[in-house]
Amino acid sequence: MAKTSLDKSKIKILLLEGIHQSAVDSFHNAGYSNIEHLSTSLDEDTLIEKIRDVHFIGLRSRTQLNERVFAAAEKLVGVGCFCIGTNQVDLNAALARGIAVFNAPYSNTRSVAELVLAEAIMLLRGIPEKNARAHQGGWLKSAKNSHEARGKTLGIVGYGSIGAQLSVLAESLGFHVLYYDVIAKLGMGNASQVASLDELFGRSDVVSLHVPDVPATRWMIGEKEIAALKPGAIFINASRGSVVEIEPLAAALKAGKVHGAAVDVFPVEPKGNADEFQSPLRGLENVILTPHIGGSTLEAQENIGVEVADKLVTYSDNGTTITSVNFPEVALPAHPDKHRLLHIHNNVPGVMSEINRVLSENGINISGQYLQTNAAVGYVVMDVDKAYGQAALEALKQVGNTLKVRVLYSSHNS
Ligand SMILES: NC(=O)c1ccc[n+]([C@@H]2O[C@H](COP(=O)([O-])OP(=O)(O)OC[C@H]3O[C@@H](n4cnc5c(N)ncnc54)[C@H](O)[C@@H]3O)[C@@H](O)[C@H]2O)c1
Ligand SMILES: O=C(O)CC[C@@H](O)C(=O)O
Repeated sequence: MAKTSLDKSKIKILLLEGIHQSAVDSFHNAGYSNIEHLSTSLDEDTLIEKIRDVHFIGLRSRTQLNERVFAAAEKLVGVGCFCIGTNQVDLNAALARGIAVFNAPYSNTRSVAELVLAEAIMLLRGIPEKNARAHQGGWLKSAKNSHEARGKTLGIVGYGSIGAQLSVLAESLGFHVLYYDVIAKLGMGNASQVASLDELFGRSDVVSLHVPDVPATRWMIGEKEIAALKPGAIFINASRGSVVEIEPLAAALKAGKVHGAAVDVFPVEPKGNADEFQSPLRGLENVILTPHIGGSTLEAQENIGVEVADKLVTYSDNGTTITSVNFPEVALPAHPDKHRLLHIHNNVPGVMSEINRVLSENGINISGQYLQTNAAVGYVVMDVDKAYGQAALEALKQVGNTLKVRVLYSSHNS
C-alpha cells in the first residue's frame, strides 16, 4: 500500500532554554509527539551528542549552533530561533547543509521597548541609587540630578522594529527623538535621523542601542564613542553584549561622565540561572543590571512559541520557507493529491537540468515546480505523481551539488 503521510512520531524535535509551552502545544496540535523540552541550554559536547538524531531544534540566545555542532547534526532539517537575534547560529554552516533557519522577528519588540522606556525614566530620576540606599537603611531625598523625561532628547542607535517602537512610546511621553541608522529611514512622529553616531551622542540626554550583532556593530561603542556622550548622559544597551566595550563604560560610570546606565546584554553571559554573573558593572549603584530579559515577558514568549513552532511545522509539512533568515523563500500551496519532492542544492549552473533529466528518465510527471535561489543555494520543490520508485529518489540524491532531498507524501490515498 502506498505511503500516505510522514510518520510524524519519528520526527524528533529538541527544544532548549525553556521555550514556552505554547510551542510544544503547537507541535502537538500539528501531530508531532516526539518532543524533548529542556529548560536550559546545553554545553557544546552534550549538544553534539544529542543533536545527532534531531530533525528540528528550537533555541533562544544562549545555545551556540556552530560549524562543529552542525557537522554532527546529520538529520537536522530546520532550526527555530525562538527570539529575534540569530547571531548564535552559524547561518552559513546551516545553509551549506540545506538547513533552514527561522526566527520571530517581531514578537518581543514591544517588551524591549517598554523596558527601555521604564529604565530611561528610572535613570533620569536616579532611582537605582535611591533604591539601593533605602534598602541599606539610607534616605536619599533630593532633587539633585533628578529630571523629568519631558523635553529631554532620546538618541536611538538602530531604528528597526524595536528602535522605531521605542521612538513612538518615548515621544508620547514628551521626549524629543533622534536616531542614527546605517539605512535612511522615515522617522515615526517627529523623530529625526542624524548623520553620524557622533552627532547623536553629542545631542542626546539618553542613548539607547538597538542594533543587531553583525561584524559592523561588534564593539562599535568603545572609549572614543563613550567620550562623545554628553556629560551626565544616560546609556542603555538591550541589543547585544558584543556591541559595547564594558571596561570603558564602567570607567565612565565610575567617573560620573555617564550618569547612569541600564544593561541587559553582556559580552559573556551565564549559561544558566545557576551560574555566576560576572561583570565590571557589578556593584555600581547607578547601573540597572538585568539578565538578558528585554524580551522575556509571558506575552512575548507565548507568542514567540506559537510563531516559530508554526514556521517549523509549515516547513516540515509543506516545504514553505517564507521568512526564513538564511534560505530561499518559497510559499507553497497544499499538495493533497501529489507527493512533493524538495531538492536543496548549491546554486551552480546545471543542477536543475540534471534534476529534470533524472525525473524524465524515471518517467516521473511533474505537475508543479517551484524554484527559488539565493547566492549560495537553490531550493526546488516538485509536486509529482504518486508513482515513483526508490531508485528515482536515490538518483536525485546523487545529482552533483545536492545538499538535501526530502519527500513530503500526499495526504490522500492513491
Ligand atoms: N535584550 C533582549 O532581550 C532583546 C530582545 C529582542 C531583540 N534584541 C536585540 O535587538 C536587536 C534589534 O532588534 P530589532 O528587532 O529592532 O532589529 P531590526 O533588524 O528590526 O533593526 C536593527 C536596526 O539596526 C540598524 N543597523 C544595523 N547596523 C547598524 C549600524 N552599524 N549602525 C546603526 N544602525 C545599524 C538596521 O539598519 C536596523 O534598522 C536584535 O538584533 C537583537 O540582537 C534584544
Ligand atoms: O530569549 C532570548 O534568549 C533572546 C531574547 C532577545 O535577545 C532576542 O534576540 O529576541
